[in-house]
Amino acid sequence: MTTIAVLGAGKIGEALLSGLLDAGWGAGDLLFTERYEQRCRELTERYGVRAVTVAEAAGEAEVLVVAVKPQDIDPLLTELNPLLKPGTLVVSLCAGLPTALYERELPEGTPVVRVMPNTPMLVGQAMSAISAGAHATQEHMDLVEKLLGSVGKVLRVPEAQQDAVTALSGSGPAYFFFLVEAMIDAGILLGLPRATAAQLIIQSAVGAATMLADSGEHPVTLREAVTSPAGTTIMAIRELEKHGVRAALLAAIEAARDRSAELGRAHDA
Ligand SMILES: NC(=O)C1=CN([C@@H]2O[C@H](COP(=O)(O)OP(=O)(O)OC[C@H]3O[C@@H](n4cnc5c(N)ncnc54)[C@H](O)[C@@H]3O)[C@@H](O)[C@H]2O)C=CC1
Ligand SMILES: O=C(O)[C@@H]1CCC=N1
Repeated sequence: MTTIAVLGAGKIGEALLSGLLDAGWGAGDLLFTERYEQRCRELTERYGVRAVTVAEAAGEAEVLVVAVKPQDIDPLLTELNPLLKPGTLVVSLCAGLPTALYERELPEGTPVVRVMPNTPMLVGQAMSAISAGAHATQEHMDLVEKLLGSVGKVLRVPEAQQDAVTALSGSGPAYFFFLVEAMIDAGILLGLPRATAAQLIIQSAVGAATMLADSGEHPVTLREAVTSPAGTTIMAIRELEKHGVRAALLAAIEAARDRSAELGRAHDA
């Protein structure tokens, strides 16, 4: 079995470890590094995976998954450079960071795959987009597809699309959580108990998501089926349009794309 080390086991690193364990990967094949002792203990107790130093990770793992904040990448790559064994695959989960950055800061010929996952990885429902760096082969891409495929769906995209992907599916779960939060608040406004409002909205979200995933129908068709002539839904839709919700989403996702590109440019040579 391939040994995988997650470098930086915060929210997304933990989601990957947890998702891989649920998918049947052995705890003995998974390693992680973390800055804080307390976080190391917590994750080892929770998952039975071993906390190691960056040197140990580089020495033992065939795949290093980088999951630190983009702002923390420079010292990590400086530390990693002299430790990396030839042929070790580096997989970046970091928003905005191009494969070219890793190729510049790590030894010549290092294979790098850039991935944009999302947190539903925790429940085996990630959407991950993967792109090959200059030295990543078909075999490297197949390995990363298998790794991420065990915790959700995987799409191969040209690296030039990764900032847009980051804005759509990387951040996407947050937009849905935000909408659900606002809709639960609407239930409170209408006088429902919070628990009742939450149950109504969360199950509606699960049902709507399942229909989107399983029916093969366009979202417009599904929405039209809920929208009766002179009924309740069209009154709500009119308000959503009046308040510019569609335009707000377009602008929001464009801003997220721009931020992803900016995070990458911060590391230009
Ligand atoms: N949270 C999300 O939904 C997603 C995050 N990402 C990307 O994943 C990366 C991590 O994001 P989060 O997990 O949200 O952040 P986080 O702050 O929860 O996790 C980062 C972890 O890295 C650790 N760390 C930093 N430098 C380190 C070092 N040199 N050695 C060992 N550990 C180190 C920190 O202590 C922290 O626990 C980011 O680059 C982000 O763009 C990608 C997709 C989705
Ligand atoms: O907000 C962020 O920067 C990260 C990247 C995608 C989702 N969360």
